[in-house]
Amino acid sequence: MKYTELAIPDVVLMEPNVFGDHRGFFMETFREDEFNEKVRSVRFVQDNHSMSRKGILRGLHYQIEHPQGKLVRVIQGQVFDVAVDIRKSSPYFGQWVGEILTEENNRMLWVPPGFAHGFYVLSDTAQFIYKCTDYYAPKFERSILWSDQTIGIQWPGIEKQTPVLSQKDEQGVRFQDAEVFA
Ligand SMILES: Cc1cn([C@H]2C[C@H](O)[C@@H](COP(=O)(O)OP(=O)(O)O[C@H]3O[C@@H](C)C(=O)[C@@H](O)[C@H]3O)O2)c(=O)[nH]c1=O
Repeated sequence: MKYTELAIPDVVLMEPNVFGDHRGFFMETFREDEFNEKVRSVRFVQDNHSMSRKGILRGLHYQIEHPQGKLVRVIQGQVFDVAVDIRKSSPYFGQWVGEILTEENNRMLWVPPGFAHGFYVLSDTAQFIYKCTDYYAPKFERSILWSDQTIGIQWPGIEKQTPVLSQKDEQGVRFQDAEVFA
């Protein structure tokens, strides 16, 4: 596994070694020992799987209490995945990083606790799976508007098409009004 810090160094791009043979392929997708050494010590307690159609945008989500670190990847299709640093004490507060994750590039993104997270589906459908360091806590769930001007995420492909959102995400708040981490 190759671990690369992104422009916000706490966000880590992970690229597995893929062993292909006549049967197909094999890859390790998570190792606690390596992750602890190269990224940080974590305990994942929940795994999630979602499927979304083209043009769907999920995000930007976080839990203001019980914040979740997320190790995300795409097992079918293609998405643009984004992490926004919403830790007030961080030199990267309000900044974002984004990566295209696909079933072909096998890339994974480590989105630490303290970040808002979202993704936009570029393929006909996309199946997205992720491990979380804390449990789902709907009471503390918050959503920041994907299109917030202050954050200024450049979502590829979105100029041509307005994204489809959940009702909750349509009511996402602006960054300046969002509850953030200390
Ligand atoms: C996230 C989640 C949802 N649900 C339920 C609640 C609801 O009825 C249904 C769909 O929930 P949502 O609309 O919140 O799903 P979704 O918009 O996919 O939410 C997810 O978005 C991405 C971007 C993230 O980063 C995740 O942490 C999570 O917030 O699934 C759970 O039971 N457990 C969970 O952990």
